[in-house]
Amino acid sequence: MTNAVSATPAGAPWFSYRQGVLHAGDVALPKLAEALGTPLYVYSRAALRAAWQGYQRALEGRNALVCYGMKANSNLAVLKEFARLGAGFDIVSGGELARVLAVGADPGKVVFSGVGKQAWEMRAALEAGVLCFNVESQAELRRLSEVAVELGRTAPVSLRVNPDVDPKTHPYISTGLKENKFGIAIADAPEAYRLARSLPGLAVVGVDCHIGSQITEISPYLDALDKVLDLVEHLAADGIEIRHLDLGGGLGIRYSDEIPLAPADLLEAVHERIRARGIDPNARRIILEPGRSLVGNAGILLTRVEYLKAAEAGRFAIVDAAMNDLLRPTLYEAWHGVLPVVPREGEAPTYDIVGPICESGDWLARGRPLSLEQGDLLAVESAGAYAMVMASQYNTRPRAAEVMVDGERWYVVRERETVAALMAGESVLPDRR
Ligand SMILES: Cc1ncc(COP(=O)(O)O)c(C=O)c1O
Ligand SMILES: N[C@@H](CCCC[NH3+])C(=O)O
Repeated sequence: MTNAVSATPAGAPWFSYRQGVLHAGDVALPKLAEALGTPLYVYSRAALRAAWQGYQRALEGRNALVCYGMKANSNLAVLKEFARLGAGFDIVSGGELARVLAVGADPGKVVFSGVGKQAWEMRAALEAGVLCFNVESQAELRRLSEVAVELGRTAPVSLRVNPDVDPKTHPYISTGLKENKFGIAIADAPEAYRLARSLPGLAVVGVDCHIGSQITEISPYLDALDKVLDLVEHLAADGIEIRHLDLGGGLGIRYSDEIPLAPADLLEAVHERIRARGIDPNARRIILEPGRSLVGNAGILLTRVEYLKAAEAGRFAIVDAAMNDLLRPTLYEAWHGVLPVVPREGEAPTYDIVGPICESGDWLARGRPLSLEQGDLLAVESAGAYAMVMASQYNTRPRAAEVMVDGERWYVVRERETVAALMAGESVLPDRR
């Protein structure tokens, strides 16, 4: 096989070949590797802004809010960029709340999701004044009410309902099937809403629904929406008014040959479906919580080949990034493109790209035709979402640095971790006498 580098990078045009060298914006990736070392996460500011504009266009003329699902990438520089652009945020922990507050984002545009909120997290979010708590159980409703009463506040709530819809994505990233831990079964929702109405610390404001991630078809959203709209009618008959619909289920991105849906097409289809019931689609605000589609193809993971090794079963390229840096292949058998930063001519045998960690599951890509030599740089694509945020320090490997490119400039947005920092909180017992 010969080296097939003609493929357009998943992050094009923000990542592109110029004179045979892969660039992020106007910066040649070898320059970044030399200055900052590898493994290195490289993000493109222009790509973040372009992805945001896709949503911005979809919002025009509609009563809608985009709350960035910041679990996908919570680097402060990424959050600040979206905050500047006017985004709201979808948070799932007190830690994520601290991050959005640290970048000066408007807490009035923050929705708090998650199945296991603790009392301290509820307190912090109430004090900050978040837009809504997406509550996932009756027990959580009771706890939230108590915490709110203690603080002398009222918590705005939506119930996250589980519509039991197949999002047609990887089973590990489905969230709206009845066997998933998320949400309240839609059949049980009216009772939970009646409980919410009766509790002194709560004010019902919306309905929330989330069906999964990396979705490439509109029909699962519409199936879920139908169930949500039936519920809204049922609640209205019960005297419970719903002011917003939080319609989750993250749009997919292109990892290999997927064809992503445009945010405008999704919102148009949603509006159409609401209109078909004779309801003004702008009467209730629609909230979206995209994560991956805002950041996934705005980043790559830059890594260097440490060794090439031919074994009986095949060839390995052992690189300096590993499953601790990018877990998705190990966890989901996820496919990420791998591009040579400076492609070579000639034979391109098939390699498994693996890391140095002591696990057979430590691989980043399998069976890739590449023409490689020791010391070459590779770019693992689509590494802007669920990548650095899922990194660990397994094998006492300090986590990678992150850099954001803006045109011809670049900014380190997270220093490389040090081994000393990894040991900093640890201590040993006194000698035994
Ligand atoms: C409640 C909730 N909101 C938002 C997201 C972000 O989803 P995605 O990255 O698929 O856009 C997720 C993840 O699936 C989620 O569970
Ligand atoms: N972490 C997952 C997605 C989970 C989305 C959050 N509910 C991924 O890498 O695809």
